[in-house]
Amino acid sequence: MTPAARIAAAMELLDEIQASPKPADQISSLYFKSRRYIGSKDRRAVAETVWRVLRTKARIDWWLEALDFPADARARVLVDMIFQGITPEPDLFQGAHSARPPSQEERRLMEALRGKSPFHHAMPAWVKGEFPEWLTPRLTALWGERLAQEVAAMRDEAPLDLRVNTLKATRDEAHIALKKERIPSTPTDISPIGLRLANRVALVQVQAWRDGLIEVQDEGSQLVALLTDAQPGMAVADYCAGAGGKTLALAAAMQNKGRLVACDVAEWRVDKAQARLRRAGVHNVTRRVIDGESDKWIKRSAGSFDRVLVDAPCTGTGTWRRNPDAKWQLTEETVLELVSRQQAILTSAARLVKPGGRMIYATCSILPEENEEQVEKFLAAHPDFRVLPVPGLWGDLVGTACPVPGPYLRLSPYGHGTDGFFAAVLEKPSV
Ligand SMILES: C[S@@+](CC[C@H](N)C(=O)[O-])C[C@H]1O[C@@H](n2cnc3c(N)ncnc32)[C@H](O)[C@@H]1O
Repeated sequence: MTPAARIAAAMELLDEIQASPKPADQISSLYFKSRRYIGSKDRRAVAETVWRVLRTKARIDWWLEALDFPADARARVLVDMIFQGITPEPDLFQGAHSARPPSQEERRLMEALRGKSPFHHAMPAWVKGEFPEWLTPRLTALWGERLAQEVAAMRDEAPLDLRVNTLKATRDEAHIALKKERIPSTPTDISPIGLRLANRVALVQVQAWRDGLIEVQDEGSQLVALLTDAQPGMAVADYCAGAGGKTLALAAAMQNKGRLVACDVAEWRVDKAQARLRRAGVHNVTRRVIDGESDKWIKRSAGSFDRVLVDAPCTGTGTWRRNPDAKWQLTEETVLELVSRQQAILTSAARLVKPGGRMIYATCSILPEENEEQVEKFLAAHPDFRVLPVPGLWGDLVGTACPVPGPYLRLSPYGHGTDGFFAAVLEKPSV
């Protein structure tokens, strides 16, 4: 592809992303799948532009509004070019598959921005921090003086974290296996089973991944799995298992011994777990599609699990580094709807816990109403459960220095270099 064709493709893909309610990564992978002629280097270059525009959209739109220019995909890419120091020479808009050359108006826009910093002192915090304006009161209450640093860390691209599958390798062995494939990695600071890659790689081409030695999993998500304390021989339910990200980690902690049930309401997600479980050499997992809170199996299985992990559906506000488009689609109504769904799920999952067992409630959200407030509401309605403060469990379950004061696990990109995660460990004491 010529640079001109890459610019045109970035504009086109961004247009498609903005016109669809689906996540940007889904639209992007469909876009490239239906254009197999686009080689991997070009794909990377186009995606880089598109993701950078999504990450800096509030800033770009602020400038467009300030200069009285309509904000669309094309204008956003043009502004991004200027901020990247690319001069829109005529040959960038010529030749096969190129975008049409800038109009006079567009040239004026680009001239007005040339040499300017993308940040302006008059930009409000939500524009500088790239988060939805309506979340300002909540995030200010949550982070106070740290707001600017916290949101800045959520703007950056996330690293690629791997969890070592301890059924097949130690962390050192996985590190060496990757090194042999010329893939440098470093041990994660907080999780004892994580490796962080310096550069992104296509894992399908990596032998260590094909052999099941490693899986993609953010360090924060690894820590949630470790806090679940799934042990060999236990009965463990992964209540919102999805495609099995945490199920795999639980099975490894159980050394393949005991009973691990991976539930979810979405059959297509549970189906996706199958190949991952096989690759990882996991064979103590039963996958179960449940029919929501009224599912009969849940009723029948009441009181029979030592550990129940509830990795609840949530706003995903802790994963904005990976899904920068998601924040612009989030609405207040969605938050309210999720909060009520989470409470129903917690109440339902709690039935599965044995006396003496534990329920671990987790989200990849930073919002207190999905986290601490949910736990408090649950405890008020279920006096038979109590909180086990995370710092008291950490030494035995994780073994590194505990990164939080407790009682809950609350992680953020700025504070811990992980995605934003929350977890609470709730015990149902034996009577
Ligand atoms: C955060 S995701 C789970 C991610 C998964 N645990 C992992 O680590 O890869 C939340 C999951 O909850 C599921 N879910 C939504 N409503 C549910 C319900 N009422 N009962 C059980 N699972 C539900 C969704 O289908 C989704 O897979």
